Amino acid sequence: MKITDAYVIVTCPARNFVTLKIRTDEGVYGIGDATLNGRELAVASYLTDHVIPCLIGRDPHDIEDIWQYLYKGAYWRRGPVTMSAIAAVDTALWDIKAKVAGLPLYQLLGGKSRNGVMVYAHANGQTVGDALDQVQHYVDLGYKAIRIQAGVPGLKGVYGVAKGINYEPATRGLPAESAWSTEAYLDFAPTLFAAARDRFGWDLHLLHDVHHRLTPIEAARLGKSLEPYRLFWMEDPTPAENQESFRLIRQHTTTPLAVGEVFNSIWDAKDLIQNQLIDYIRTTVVHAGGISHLRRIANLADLYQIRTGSHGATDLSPVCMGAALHFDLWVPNFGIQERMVHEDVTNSVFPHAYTFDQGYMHPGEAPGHGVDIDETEAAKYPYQPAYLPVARLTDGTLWSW
Ligand SMILES: O=C(O)C(=O)C[C@H](O)[C@H](O)CO
Ligand SMILES: [Mg+2]
Repeated sequence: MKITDAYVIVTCPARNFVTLKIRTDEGVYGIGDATLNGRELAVASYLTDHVIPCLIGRDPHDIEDIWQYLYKGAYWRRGPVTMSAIAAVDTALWDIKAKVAGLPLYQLLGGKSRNGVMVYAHANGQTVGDALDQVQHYVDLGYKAIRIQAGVPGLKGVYGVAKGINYEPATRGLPAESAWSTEAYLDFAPTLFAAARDRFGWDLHLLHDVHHRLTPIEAARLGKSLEPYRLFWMEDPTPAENQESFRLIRQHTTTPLAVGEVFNSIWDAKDLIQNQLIDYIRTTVVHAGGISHLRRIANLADLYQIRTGSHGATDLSPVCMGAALHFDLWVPNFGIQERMVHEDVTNSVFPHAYTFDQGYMHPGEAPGHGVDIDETEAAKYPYQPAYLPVARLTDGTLWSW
């Protein structure tokens, strides 16, 4: 079997997505997500100009060799652009292999380890009351786990709080600016979760994303102050370039820690995992080198009883979600999967086999990863430049968004 051609499809049904399609001489094709929010065209070019020429004529079954060729062969290793491009190739090749076998992808990974994949929803609101009303909405839909974000009194445009119904951080035009005050946030956050436990009791997993904004000692304080509300996790409490900094947080709190949505390789997570400084690893199929590399990260994490909790915001396309659900159904040390529901127009471009029922998702039984792209529909939605916001402290200092 040979790869005959491959191309990149950039489309904007509600938001931008980059998809790689690989075709073979036997008529079977595979697709992979290559979306990197706010930097989409860099990955599209990396694939079109540098990767695709190296794929033509290769046997698509040689997934591992092609992965190593693209990783070691570039000489320039790692980084979100490189690893998203490799991920797209890897996902498309697993799709092809599973289609040829006539099996859903999870069967090739080793079969199912559970009946369904627990997912968490996003509840948010400008006020505590609005946020908790959204929690109720997701409880009514059957979700067992819900992330809560709310506006901080006195701050405009806080991360995770939607202007409309669904939260979408990327905006058209140049990056939007939001304000941040750690002092206001640290005083406010525990009151949000006290109110949530008060209203919903204890039979619900609650999650929260700090989105890289605290110093380690501030994160330690937040973790301690959230302990009474028994969070499933506190996510990205501090930027994780310095993996060692999590030791300080860990020394002070038993609130479980989740990190890794911006990581792109096992090396970003190695110290955090081996020193047991986190509880959940959030690396994804699309940004961390595809299924082949995610499997390595999960296997390392398993040695230390660290579980997976993959990123699943709307900027990860349905193709990533489909692949992730196959991975989640198999991976022995599964924890949870994030789910932000895509718009109907997005789903019309990406028909898929995955389903949701009472808080659990299933990848479906279609051969491959079960997600396709309708290229005629995709062509109706041309690329729209958009950026993620930046954050500044109230005195104007640029901060981590
Ligand atoms: O879903 C999350 O946990 C996020 O932090 C979402 C990110 O801000 C988003 O995916 C960035 O593109
Ligand atoms: Mg996050």
